[in-house]
Amino acid sequence: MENPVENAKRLAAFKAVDNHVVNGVIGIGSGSTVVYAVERLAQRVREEGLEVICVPSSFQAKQLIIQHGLKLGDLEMHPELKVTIDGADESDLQLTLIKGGGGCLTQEKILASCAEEFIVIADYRKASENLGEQWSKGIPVEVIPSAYRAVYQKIEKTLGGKSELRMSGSSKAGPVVTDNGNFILDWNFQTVMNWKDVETSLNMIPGVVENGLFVGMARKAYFGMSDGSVMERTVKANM
Ligand SMILES: O=C(CO)[C@H](O)[C@H](O)COP(=O)(O)O
Repeated sequence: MENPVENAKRLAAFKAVDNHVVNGVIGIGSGSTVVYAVERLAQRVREEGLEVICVPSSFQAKQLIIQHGLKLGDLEMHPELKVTIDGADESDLQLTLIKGGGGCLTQEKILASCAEEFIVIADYRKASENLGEQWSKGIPVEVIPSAYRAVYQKIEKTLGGKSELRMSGSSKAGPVVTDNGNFILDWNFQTVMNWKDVETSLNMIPGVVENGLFVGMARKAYFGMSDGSVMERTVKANM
């Protein structure tokens, strides 16, 4: 594979699937890195007889599972997952994540919370010391459509920074609509903050469905590097 970023995604995804997936129910995140994780899962099912049921975090993930001929499940049938594997937009040294670049943050956080182990896979561009070093698009906040303006103002008043309503781009006029039928605000924070407090504050604003800060959820991340290696970051659980 020629492209160093795609190669890095693939390396991280393959290593995570090899190290963490055993027979059982697996949460499948969303985004371009997860595509490689599903590819590797399907390979292991074919070659090793691995038995997995895959619970998707999005329409995209569901399509991937179906296209690869993997068994599809849902949280209603399987509310407890062995492991969830997902990408990230940025990770700091404590594995505090910004997620939701693909707009699937709410289901992704649910799947992460239901898993015994939440494993992050990403390329080298996502590994930071502090949030905001690499990812400049802000923290995604999924909002009830009728409340977007009110939420926007409250975030600015309480936490500072600026928010933007995420727009669809050229293929559709108007805002991005999530798989849950909601809008997304991208909140550009001004400085490094206590992310657990920020995560809670955002979710306390009426109209907010969920936000893309994942604090204290991931214990292990795999970052594919440009030289073909995989950098691992591990954090201990808070007692
Ligand atoms: O949070 C996400 C989607 O909501 C993705 O995991 C995140 O955007 C990373 O995507 P990619 O693997 O394409 O870099």
